[in-house]
Amino acid sequence: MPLHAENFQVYPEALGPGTEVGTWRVIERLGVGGFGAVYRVEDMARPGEFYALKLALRPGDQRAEREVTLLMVKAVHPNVVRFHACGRWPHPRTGYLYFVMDWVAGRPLDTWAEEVNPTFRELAQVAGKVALAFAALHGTGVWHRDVKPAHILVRESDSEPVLIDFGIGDYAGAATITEQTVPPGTLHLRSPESVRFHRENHGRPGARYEYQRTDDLYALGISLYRAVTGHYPFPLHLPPDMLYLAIEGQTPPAPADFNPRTPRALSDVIMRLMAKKPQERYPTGAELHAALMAAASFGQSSTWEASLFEWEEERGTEQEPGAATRRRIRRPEWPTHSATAPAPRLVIAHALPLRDVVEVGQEPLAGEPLVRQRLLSPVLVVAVLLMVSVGLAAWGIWLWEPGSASNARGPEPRSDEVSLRVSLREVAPVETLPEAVPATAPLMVEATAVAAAPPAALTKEDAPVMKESKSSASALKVGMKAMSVAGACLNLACSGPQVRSAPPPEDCPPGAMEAMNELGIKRGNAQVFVFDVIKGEPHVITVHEGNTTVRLGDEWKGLRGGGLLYGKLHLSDRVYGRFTWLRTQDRTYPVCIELLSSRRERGLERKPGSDADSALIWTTGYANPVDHFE
Ligand SMILES: Nc1ncnc2c1ncn2[C@@H]1O[C@H](COP(=O)(O)OP(=O)(O)OP(=O)(O)O)[C@@H](O)[C@H]1O
Repeated sequence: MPLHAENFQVYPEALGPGTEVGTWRVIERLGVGGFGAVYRVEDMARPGEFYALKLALRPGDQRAEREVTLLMVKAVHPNVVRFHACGRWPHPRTGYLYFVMDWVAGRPLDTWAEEVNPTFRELAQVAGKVALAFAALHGTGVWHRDVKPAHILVRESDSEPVLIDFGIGDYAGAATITEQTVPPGTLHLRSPESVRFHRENHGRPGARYEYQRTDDLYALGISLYRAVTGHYPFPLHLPPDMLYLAIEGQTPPAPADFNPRTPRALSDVIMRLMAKKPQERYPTGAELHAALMAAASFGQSSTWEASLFEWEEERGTEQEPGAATRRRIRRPEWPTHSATAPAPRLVIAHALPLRDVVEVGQEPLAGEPLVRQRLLSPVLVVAVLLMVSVGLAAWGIWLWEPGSASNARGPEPRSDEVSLRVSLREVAPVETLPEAVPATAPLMVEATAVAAAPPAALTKEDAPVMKESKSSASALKVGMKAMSVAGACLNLACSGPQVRSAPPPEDCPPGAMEAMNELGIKRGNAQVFVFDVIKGEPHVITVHEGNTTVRLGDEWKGLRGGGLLYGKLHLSDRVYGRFTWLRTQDRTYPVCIELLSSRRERGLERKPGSDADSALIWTTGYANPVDHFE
């Protein structure tokens, strides 16, 4: 018998299987987060189709409304969980806000790393896609603000990473929800600069940390560190003060010094992401993606083909004699002092009385994380207690607002709930603002002037869902405030399908002709490329609109050792590609290269199975140098 909300007290975090929320039937609870409970649900109109439904823990929760706005409008991207519908429950006007999204059958990044034990190439692929997703989101002024392994699900079916939980996400021009000095978030993934800002500004009226794209990228670095070493760089169980001291002052061992299977180039990328100063990190997701792809494609293949960890056998216990032997990864031991280069030192410039104490050298215990060993030295504990006594109140308010779910009483139950569906098959993905692509700073061509504007057909203006001009952003903001969120769902659902066309003519980026001449890349002299820069062999892959990378051979004179092309794909009747950067082993050049099919026609043919958001294509084609994009 179906369960109706009228029959019982509503506890949004504890809906039983069979509960009907709008037109969705609860199958199981997936988990409860800071602001909402997530359930796997079945679409009652289409039995057998499963989705994830997030139900706010409090009625009128602004964070839930913000998450709906982000997922429905702002953060639409192939590697961000796809939004389907929203409504209120049990009462359609006054109930708890819920929204329905794709149910991602997969594993969080850290669990994937340990259970699947992928190769370093596969990890680089996943990380590269997340980096590109950030390039797109940050380009339109969207920040996730709670990047962690649990929020990067790796889909079982195709190993695509999917970003979830934008519950504390934000976008440019959005109204302020909390008055905290720094936004809420997960403690051990906070960037050093946000920790410093809090320390220096807590209690100062109006002081608010301005979240940057480098904060999201730093947290991605910590997540990747966890994936390749099996450990977080800073121990999670430390009290916040101690954790923050470590984040600000401690450099953890490099992943390659820790898990020796890690390719040095990947280890270096992760360490750069975790640099203490934001200006020493990759400034954009696109540059991070470029660095990952270059590391993986120019690196020695045997190292990159290795799985992250060694496997070890786990025997069945005596109680279960017939139990099958299971495999599990051998987690690398945290390096001992002697195993690493000079032990990292805590430099705590802000806490002068602590500095000398903290730097007292103590041999770490074998197998214990350096951070933990050093921080837990008795002298330091005393010092930190001093800090705690001074700063406890300050740090305390960093924690998540406690979910008051158990106190939240549902409004009087009603069964006339409605939900409003939005078909996002018709909604274009977010597009990146022109972002300079790749390369390590000293080797890079002057990027600012060369940053190719995205093809006109791909600009934000053409896609209503992506508009980011000040006026549209504020109009949306005002609109969202004026309407109920359910109303907003309806309003946006009516924006209708968008017709896409082939990209219009476009100039080459400045300097492209000179650079191509220097490299011996002649117009009309096309060479073969592969889409899957990491795997290489031709096969069919799924691509999406937006940034992409392809790998070239070394047919062009200046490309000894091959090269990587960076550009954008445009999906319409065919898959059109325009590439504006070329990275060789040691430099990055502006170029003007379009994509031809193996029959030398513009654009690649879409294979059956493609849909509005994605296209199946063969991974090979021709890279054709041109003097303008037709
Ligand atoms: N779209 C989805 N598909 C599959 N599982 C999901 C989806 N969204 C969330 N989950 C799962 O639901 C659970 C709760 O997710 P949610 O993001 O709300 O909270 P959390 O990450 O556990 O906590 P917090 O909000 O404190 O970060 C997690 O186990 C998460 O993996």
